[in-house]
Amino acid sequence: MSKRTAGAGYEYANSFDEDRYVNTTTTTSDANFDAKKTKLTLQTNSAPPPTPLGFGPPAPPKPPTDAEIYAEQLRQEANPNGTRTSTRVKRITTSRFPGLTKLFFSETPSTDKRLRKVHSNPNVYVIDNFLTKIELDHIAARCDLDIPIQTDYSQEIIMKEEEHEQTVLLETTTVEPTLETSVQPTPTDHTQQHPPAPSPSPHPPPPPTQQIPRQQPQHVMKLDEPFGKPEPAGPALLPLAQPNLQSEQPVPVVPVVPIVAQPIPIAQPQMQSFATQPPAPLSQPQPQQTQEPYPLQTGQPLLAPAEPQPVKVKKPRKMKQKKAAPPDEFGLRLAAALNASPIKSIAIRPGNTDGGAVAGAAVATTTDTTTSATTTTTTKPTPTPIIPQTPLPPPPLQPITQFYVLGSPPKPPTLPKPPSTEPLTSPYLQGGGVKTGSPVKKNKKFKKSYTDDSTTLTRNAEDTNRTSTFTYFTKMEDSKIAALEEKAASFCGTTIERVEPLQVVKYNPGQFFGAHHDTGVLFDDGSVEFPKNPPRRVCTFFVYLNDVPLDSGGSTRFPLLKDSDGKVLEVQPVKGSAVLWSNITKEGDVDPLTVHEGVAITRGKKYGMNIWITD
Ligand SMILES: O=C(O)CCC(=O)C(=O)O
Ligand SMILES: [Fe+2]
Repeated sequence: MSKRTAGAGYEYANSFDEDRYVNTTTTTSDANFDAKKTKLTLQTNSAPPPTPLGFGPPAPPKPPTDAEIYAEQLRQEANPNGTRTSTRVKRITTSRFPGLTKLFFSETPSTDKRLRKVHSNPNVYVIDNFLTKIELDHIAARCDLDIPIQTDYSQEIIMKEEEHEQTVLLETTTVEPTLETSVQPTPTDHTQQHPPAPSPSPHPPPPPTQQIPRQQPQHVMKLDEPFGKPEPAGPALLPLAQPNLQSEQPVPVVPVVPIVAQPIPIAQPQMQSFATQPPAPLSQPQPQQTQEPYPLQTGQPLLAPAEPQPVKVKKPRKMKQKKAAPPDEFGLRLAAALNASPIKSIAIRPGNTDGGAVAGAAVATTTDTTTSATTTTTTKPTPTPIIPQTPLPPPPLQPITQFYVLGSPPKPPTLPKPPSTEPLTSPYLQGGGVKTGSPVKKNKKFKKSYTDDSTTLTRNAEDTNRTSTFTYFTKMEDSKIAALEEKAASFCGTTIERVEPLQVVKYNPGQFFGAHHDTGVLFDDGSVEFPKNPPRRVCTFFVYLNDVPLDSGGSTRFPLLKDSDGKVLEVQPVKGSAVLWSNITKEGDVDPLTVHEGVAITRGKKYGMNIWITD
């Protein structure tokens, strides 16, 4: 008797639980298998067709191949006396799944309006709109699926990411401006608020002025440093907002301008400003910088590029210059952040850099709140005033670019984007004990299925029964995935720990997943071997992530489930809906009737997701 398929669990075994479906054939003879197998009872009244699942006749005997000889060796090693090594199959204790039992085996039909019963023995349901649009988009974004995003959710993700980076940037660059005006000293002691950076910063702050006592070297936050870092309370940024701010009172929420929208006087005024100050090695003006700002990779330039203005630059004093250091990662990240598409504004709650709070306080105000970070930092008239496109309100703060320019080398040849796989500790995802991660990270790779080939007894042969590919989310990978696991669990009256890591599947034209059983090994005679021990897939939610037209194949087909007319049950993919069935019987044995297949799709793509509940 040959094994038809290792079941959908094989690849899962590889990635999650090595011992699960592996290699039962090498320790148990076919006779033992037969004894253990649950026999298939065909549901139809008529005599079963000779090959109910489309199986062919057994392969004619062949001389043993190398693989067979090897497999025999393995058998001998595993079981030298020829005694049976397998333990008895444990039934699933269905009483441990009251919700599931109620759903699938109750005499009383479920009153849950969301469930649409499409077969009664065993019970198979369809749940329309099982996924929300946001969940769909989230999965599509994370797995880079070729399906249109329905909501502006991804934009929201990007915004949050940008906010995150901007916030970090601001925290990183809370450099005291070189104010020589009547700034009211803040009552807050900044020295205490910002402990010195543990290691020397690659971007030292500008040198201190005499007028205003400076802060200690600011806390330089690494971009991958998580939010929620304990930060003493107090309006940390307020003093920067003072000099020209027209609002009567310093407000705790400071709108921040789109950096990219500025025709920013990054270099020149700054140069002026710092040229008057005691020299510091890295803050020396560099001629190139006065002409061209530190170039960003793509997108909008920091300086208005269109009309070159006559630039009169006071020649900086000739000084021995340190060779510019190569761009470090921090500089690149800053550049990337500055180069990000414009966000309207973000709010900073002084004294609270907790990620959640910052995210929660994110305010999309207006784009016309423009300011210049560097113009606030000097009172000296600049030789080349930058003419803004619109009259600017008095610029309050943000010495972002100042710090950036000073610390950055001139004109690096290229600016590679930060690697997309780098985990971001986005505040947007934090909370609830859920792992964090970037929702825009597209690191999922779809893999083929490999299995033990029962005919050639080859290990890890490409699975001929399954040409579609799959990938996984990790368990509770992010808050949305965790919520989805939770939703599936509660549908079955169970809890999240019984939900396997979610598996996303992809079918290109011509690809299919042949007849199989989700919890056991299906044999050519239609019998299914039940795994001996938990975790076993008690029930399956198969969720459709896109629509597949009726004439394009791609259905989920249950060859043994027929209606009274003998018509086989097939479920056509409808985006967001799910088909739900039990893989076990009321008695807790494997239910061979729930053999199913993913019919080949003839054109377009099919995306789905398995949510398996285990015992
Ligand atoms: O693609 C389908 O319709 C079914 C897929 C399936 O059964 C599985 O992935 O286990
Ligand atoms: Fe399946």
